[in-house]
Amino acid sequence: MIIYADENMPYVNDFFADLGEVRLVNGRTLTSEQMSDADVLLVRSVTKVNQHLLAKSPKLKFVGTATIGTDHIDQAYLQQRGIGFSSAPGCNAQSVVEYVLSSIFVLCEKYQWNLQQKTVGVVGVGNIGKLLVRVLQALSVRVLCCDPERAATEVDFPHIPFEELLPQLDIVSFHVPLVKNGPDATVDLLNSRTLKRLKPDCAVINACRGEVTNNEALLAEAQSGHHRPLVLDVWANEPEPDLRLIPHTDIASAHIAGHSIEGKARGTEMLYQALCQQLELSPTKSLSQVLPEPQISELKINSNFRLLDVQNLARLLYDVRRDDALFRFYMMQDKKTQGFDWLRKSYPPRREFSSVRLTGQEVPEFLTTLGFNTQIN
Ligand SMILES: NC(=O)C1=CN([C@@H]2O[C@H](COP(=O)(O)OP(=O)(O)OC[C@H]3O[C@@H](n4cnc5c(N)ncnc54)[C@H](O)[C@@H]3O)[C@@H](O)[C@H]2O)C=CC1
Ligand SMILES: O=C(O)C(=O)[C@H](O)COP(=O)(O)O
Repeated sequence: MIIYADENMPYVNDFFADLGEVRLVNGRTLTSEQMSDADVLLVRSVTKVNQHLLAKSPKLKFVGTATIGTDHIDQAYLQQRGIGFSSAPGCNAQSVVEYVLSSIFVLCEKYQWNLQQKTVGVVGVGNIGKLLVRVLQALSVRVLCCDPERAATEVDFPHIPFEELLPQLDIVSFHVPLVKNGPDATVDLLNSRTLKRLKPDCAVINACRGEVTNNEALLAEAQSGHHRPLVLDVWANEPEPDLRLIPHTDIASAHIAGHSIEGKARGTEMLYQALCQQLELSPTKSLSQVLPEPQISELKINSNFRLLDVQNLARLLYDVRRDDALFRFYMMQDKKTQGFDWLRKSYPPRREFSSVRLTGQEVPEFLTTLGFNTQIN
């Protein structure tokens, strides 16, 4: 079996080498000619999987994307060809939540906000949004939700329609899939009109897909002299974002919110499990066999630990300013050699909160909700 896999898919050999010959490829530039003998194709979000790419691969029987988002996959075409498909729902949800949380902490420090007095709007309350709501509520933050699809099926879901929600917020964070058509389309959800419904100093965070927050509208607002706190991990026209927007952002990064070691490894593992299922094989590999020992694995929490100390603890594991600094430095230089895709490919290791065990006689419950491993002793 010939398995073509994106070269940026960690642990792909550990998981797949026993199932076939693994060939690593650049997912951005992959062509139909390159993969004509493929039985399996494993991609990330940068590969457009459609008739054009797959037309010359008659043997192909499985496509997997080690991502949550599936907007780059023509699933109807796969179905028509009888090609099995799997994505990796939720694989990097915790990683995205840690990115958003770190960004919110940076904004609070920069603008001297008291987070507990702010209202955060979460737009799209699926795997990521749900986790973010839980984490923010554990930190005693007021959260309002917008998710029309959930509202349509869950009677108790506390949905606030998007346009009604916007004026009530101090921070809005987007966690919707990229949907181009239909009544709940998400392209340009935040546009020049809806942007005006936000309070002038309401922060905008986008760590879902660049097209959800219209980049031209954000730029036009900023160029008109209005500074709005802005966190962008995703951009229109990746990997060539509009560089004019960067100076107007508080945090800018190269679509890496989900790039924790655990998040990426979980994606690979989920595809391995899905392919094993299609091949009717029992999986023999698991995440715990491949994850490296974290640099910090245990910390003691004392009884005087308070909610306000969470920021310092979280920063020990991940500070988004690291990624912002890398992005600003390299995107503003010769982007032909060290641009967007290089930043993603050479992403420095980052561990999730779960990699650290917090011990103590009384470890506050909110630390478990945040995702830390806790142990009372
Ligand atoms: N920056 C990054 O590195 C990453 C970005 N993502 C992006 O985040 C998106 C969300 O991820 P998950 O929460 O795991 O997806 P999910 O599918 O679990 O949840 C998405 C939620 O959005 C809701 N939704 C759909 N249309 C909506 C609309 N018009 N308004 C409000 N809500 C709407 C859905 O009902 C669903 O509950 C992914 O589709 C992906 O594009 C995901 C992982 C990493
Ligand atoms: O899971 C998703 O959806 C994402 O956007 C990924 O976290 C980031 O995409 P790739 O690293 O797979 O390009």
